[in-house]
Amino acid sequence: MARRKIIAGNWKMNKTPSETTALINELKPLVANDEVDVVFCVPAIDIILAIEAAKGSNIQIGAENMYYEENGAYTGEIAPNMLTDVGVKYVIIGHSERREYFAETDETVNKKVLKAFEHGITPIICCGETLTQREQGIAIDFIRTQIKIAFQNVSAENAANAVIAYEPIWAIGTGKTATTAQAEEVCKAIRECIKEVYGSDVAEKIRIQYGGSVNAGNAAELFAEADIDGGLVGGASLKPDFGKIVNYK
Ligand SMILES: O=C[C@H](O)COP(=O)(O)O
Repeated sequence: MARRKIIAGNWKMNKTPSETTALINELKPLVANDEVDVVFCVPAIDIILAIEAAKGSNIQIGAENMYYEENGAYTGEIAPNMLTDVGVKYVIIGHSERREYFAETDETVNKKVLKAFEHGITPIICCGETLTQREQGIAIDFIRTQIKIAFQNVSAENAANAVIAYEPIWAIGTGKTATTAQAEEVCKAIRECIKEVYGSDVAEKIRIQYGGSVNAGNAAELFAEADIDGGLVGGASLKPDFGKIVNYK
């Protein structure tokens, strides 16, 4: 079954609101491609301007994080209905930088995933191993645990619509991309894990991205793999190169 590719940019903590409008206007014509889903996940303060700037284009706007409560005394957090209210369709959950610097755990990732689905937001659920875990040969076991906890109590119907981003931590922002074979091996194992939990129908539908130093030079080879349904792109999503990644064929 052919799955539609999803290519998302993760701006991380880059670009002010005024830079946002300029960057989207610059990238808009370059990322025009109706054959793939194109998502820009931007800092919370940039979201409203990004949605405005992306109007009339194929770009969909996502958030980089979201809290798992509806509202209340959670200083500094963003509630799901704040995102849906302005038209956000996707949210990155459990990026390794949030796990490392902001104490996110598999359990909070699961709560956020459930909450995102409750509000009709598609979660882009991140997983991935450290270099030590890879060297010790436990990468796939570790990722299977991340996935199983992230999907606890998620219905099959919702799971089929989720996006998983496999991002080996050692490949993020390092210029050191996983080889195509390494990326495919893990993405295939993730699909197998989803199949064990939900069956083949969901496993065939769910989209699995690769992330970690994706650039205009390696995107085509990575995205040609059977189990890689696109990418979650950091650094290169802030440059015209993102247009080449989206139009990788
Ligand atoms: O979310 C994106 C990833 O962390 C990859 O970042 P990168 O493309 O700068 O390596």
